[in-house]
Amino acid sequence: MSERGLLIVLSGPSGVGKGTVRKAIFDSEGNEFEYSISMTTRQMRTGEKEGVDYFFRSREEFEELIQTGKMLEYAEYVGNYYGTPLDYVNQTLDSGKDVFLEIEVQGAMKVKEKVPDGVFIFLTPPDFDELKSRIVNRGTDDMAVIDERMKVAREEVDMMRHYDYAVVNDKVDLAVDRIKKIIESEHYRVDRVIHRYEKMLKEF
Ligand SMILES: Nc1nc2c(ncn2[C@@H]2O[C@H](COP(=O)(O)OP(=O)(O)O)[C@@H](O)[C@H]2O)c(=O)[nH]1
Ligand SMILES: Nc1ncnc2c1ncn2[C@@H]1O[C@H](COP(=O)(O)OP(=O)(O)O)[C@@H](O)[C@H]1O
Repeated sequence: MSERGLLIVLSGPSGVGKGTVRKAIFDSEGNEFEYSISMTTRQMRTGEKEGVDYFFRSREEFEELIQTGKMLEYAEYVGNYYGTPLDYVNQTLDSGKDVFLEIEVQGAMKVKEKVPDGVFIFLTPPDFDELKSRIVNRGTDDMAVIDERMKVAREEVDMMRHYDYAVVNDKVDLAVDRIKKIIESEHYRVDRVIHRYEKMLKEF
């Protein structure tokens, strides 16, 4: 039987660079993990594609999936639902591959309850001024939404204590390297590999 894959969760405040860092990770060489595409009820932005950036759905469709237990987690964030479809995650982990989620902190905490042996990585901004200027520069939100996102961000940074790792996103390529090193070393943790040796140890 092949070993179950690792569930890797990248989270952190909106605007810290989760999407940017995740894309850079998947564009870089030597990744052995699969990205789980999220589902959302928010509007598609210019340049985004259905089934690539997100699965874009109506509120009714999303709520139906919640009620039928088809989401690993979901969160309502600045007026829209965002969630992780369960089947893809389970099937991919069962096939022995690692799955990478990029989600906000409420959802990450729900995943932690359900999958406590996941790898929880918190992406931090160098400071709050830099976080605000990243959200403003991105130019996708009006000022009211930006203020709302900053308020949420303060509470979100406080959630860092519940994670296994904190990675500062000062430079994208540095953050990418740090995250890839974390994922690699997680595979060598004794609690993850011990079962392979248990039989051998018993027979020795
Ligand atoms: N809980 C949860 N959050 C998600 C999921 N997909 C994306 N998000 C998060 O939802 C927040 C808003 O996403 P989005 O509107 O795309 O904005 P952006 O990531 O700031 O560009 C971000 O913090 C995303 O990381 C998901 O499947 N579940
Ligand atoms: N290390 C970085 N240095 C400077 N700007 C960054 C960095 N990482 C991301 N950004 C910029 O910050 C903005 C928010 O990034 P994004 O990936 O959308 O964040 P999130 O997915 O966490 O909401 C984008 O304009 C992005 O280009």
